[in-house]
Amino acid sequence: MLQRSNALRCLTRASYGRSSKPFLTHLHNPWFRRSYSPGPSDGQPYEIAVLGGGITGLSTAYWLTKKAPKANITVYEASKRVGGWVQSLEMDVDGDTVVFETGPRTLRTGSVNAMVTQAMLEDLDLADDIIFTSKDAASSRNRYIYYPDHLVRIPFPVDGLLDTLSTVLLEPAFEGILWQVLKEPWKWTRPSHLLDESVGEFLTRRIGKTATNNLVSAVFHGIYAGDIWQLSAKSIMRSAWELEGSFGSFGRGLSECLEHGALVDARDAELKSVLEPFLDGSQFMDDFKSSSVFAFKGGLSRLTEALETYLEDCPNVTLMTNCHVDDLTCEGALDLHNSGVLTDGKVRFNVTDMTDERRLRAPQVVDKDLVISTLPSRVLASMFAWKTESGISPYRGRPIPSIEMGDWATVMVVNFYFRESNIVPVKGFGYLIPQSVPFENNPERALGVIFDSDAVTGQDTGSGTKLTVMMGGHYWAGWDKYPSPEHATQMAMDLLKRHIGDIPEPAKTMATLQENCIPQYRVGWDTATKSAHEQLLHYFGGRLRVAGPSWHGVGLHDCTRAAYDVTEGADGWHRGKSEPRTGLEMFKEDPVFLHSKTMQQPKKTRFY
Ligand SMILES: C=Cc1c2[nH]c(c1C)Cc1[nH]c(c(CCC(=O)O)c1C)Cc1[nH]c(c(C)c1CCC(=O)O)Cc1[nH]c(c(C)c1C=C)C2
Repeated sequence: MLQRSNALRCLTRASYGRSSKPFLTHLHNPWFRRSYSPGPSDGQPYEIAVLGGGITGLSTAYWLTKKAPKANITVYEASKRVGGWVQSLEMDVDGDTVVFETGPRTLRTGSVNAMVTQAMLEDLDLADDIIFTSKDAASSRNRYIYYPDHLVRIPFPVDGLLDTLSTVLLEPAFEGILWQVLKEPWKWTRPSHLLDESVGEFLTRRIGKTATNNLVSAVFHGIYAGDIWQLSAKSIMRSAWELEGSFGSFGRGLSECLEHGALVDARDAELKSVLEPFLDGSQFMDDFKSSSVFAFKGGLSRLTEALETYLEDCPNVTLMTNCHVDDLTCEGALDLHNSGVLTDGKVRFNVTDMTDERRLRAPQVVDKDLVISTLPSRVLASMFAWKTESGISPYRGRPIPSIEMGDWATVMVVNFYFRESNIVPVKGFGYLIPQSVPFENNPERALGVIFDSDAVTGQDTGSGTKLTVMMGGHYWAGWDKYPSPEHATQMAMDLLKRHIGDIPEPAKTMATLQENCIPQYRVGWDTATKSAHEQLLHYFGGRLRVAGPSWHGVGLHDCTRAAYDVTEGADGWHRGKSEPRTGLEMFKEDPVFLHSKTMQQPKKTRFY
């Protein structure tokens, strides 16, 4: 096991200055072999810029060191620190250390995207810093919703039939759900002209209003802080959308899947087959298999700090913080579009060093062979400039309108630490609050409460209770002023007292406004992404690629996966030989789904 794990480490380490071993030619896997091939054939240094130093930007630079080891890589980050929304703060409470997370905190195991993160963790030697939460732990089995005025435990698959039935039949939250689920296979299927609809509409058609309003809206608060009546079913619930599309109903689809295997995205299946052989020997594979989520001893920042240290150690990587990037242009790419010839054009932009705000330096003009933007789409859109005969055009954002993509949810995160242990009468992950809860039970417009000290054990030295209240999201859309940290803390305390009961005075609190932190993939989002792909290709000819939550999913694993994907073929030797990329090519066509057992596409059994 140890030998395999060391092999993996050598495998994934860049040959560029980091690894004590030369690149390994005995590797069976074509991907890893490719990553260690020599650099650009013309011998020119290949200059790559990564815009943004959040988790996607750092991971992109990380994967570039593996896949384009001879390139010079510069990461430009506008703020003083890298890490983006990932920020863990160690607080001192009466001599104890308590970790407050202001963004994501636990990561799910089990997906293909999680395997990408797992490969990075292994390579970064983070095994000792990981805290696994077993699938049997209370926080894995107990998830609650608050409806309409009390906590309701969501039935767990291994609960007894009697327990599940009594909850489903007696709780107002589940009223009528059983009947709706039973008749789902006979409900009308969507007509072929319906190209997308909201999650709310889609699921109301299939499983009825109660489940949609009381359960699904709560889950979507926990992921998107969003409104199910606006989020896109086709983009967010891809396999459910496909189940209905192929089989006419979930019920009929599931019975087909029992026989032929669950539906898996063909791209995921391919990546899984690449990563699995290596991760099987990973030192913490067993822990990954037996746990539902994992976290880090010092918080999730441990991961971004490790990435930062790794990148700082790579001689071909430069991390630049406090840097403002603007006026992105590319001329050569237009020739590509018009004549079909890939020219040697570069992407040009201005970089302003903002370190000393009183003495702003003149912007520096930078030319790069490839730029990978991991910035939010709206930020990228504001950076475009266009060249005219008289110089740079003033109309920023206009040349590529579809890049703006839509709106983002703002979340107020309020962390609490109480000296007393077990102040919540139940144990579990926490609770989510559905959209259907009456205003008087949730005037603060909270989205959910996390029982951090149950969800992750062993992170703090104290034995008190740690909770996080999240408020806002779609409820606060369009607000131009938000509650102050003091006001937000008071609102969160009021909410906890109303929902949980007797709550002591907290020993430590912290309120952080995460403005525009979660993109909202609204109905029609897939069409917008397709046109963003086409426009990026048209104006930048493959020299500007994009990755990150604006396009590739809002979870941390989605970000590491996007980083992995966007760095494919980034080593510069495909110049003029392969298809130029944008990072959005996977959205050109609808995804292909395969049955996991047969690896065949489902036979469409529906009829209109
Ligand atoms: C700033 C807060 C965030 C909210 N959602 C996300 C963030 C970063 C993104 C997100 N949250 C979850 C997922 C799905 C699964 C995953 O990739 O981990 C995503 C993409 C689920 C989730 N939601 C909360 C937690 C602690 C988790 C992860 C662990 C788990 O599923 O067991 C809590 C939570 N997140 C948000 C709210 C409003 C909320 C409420 C309690 C918004």
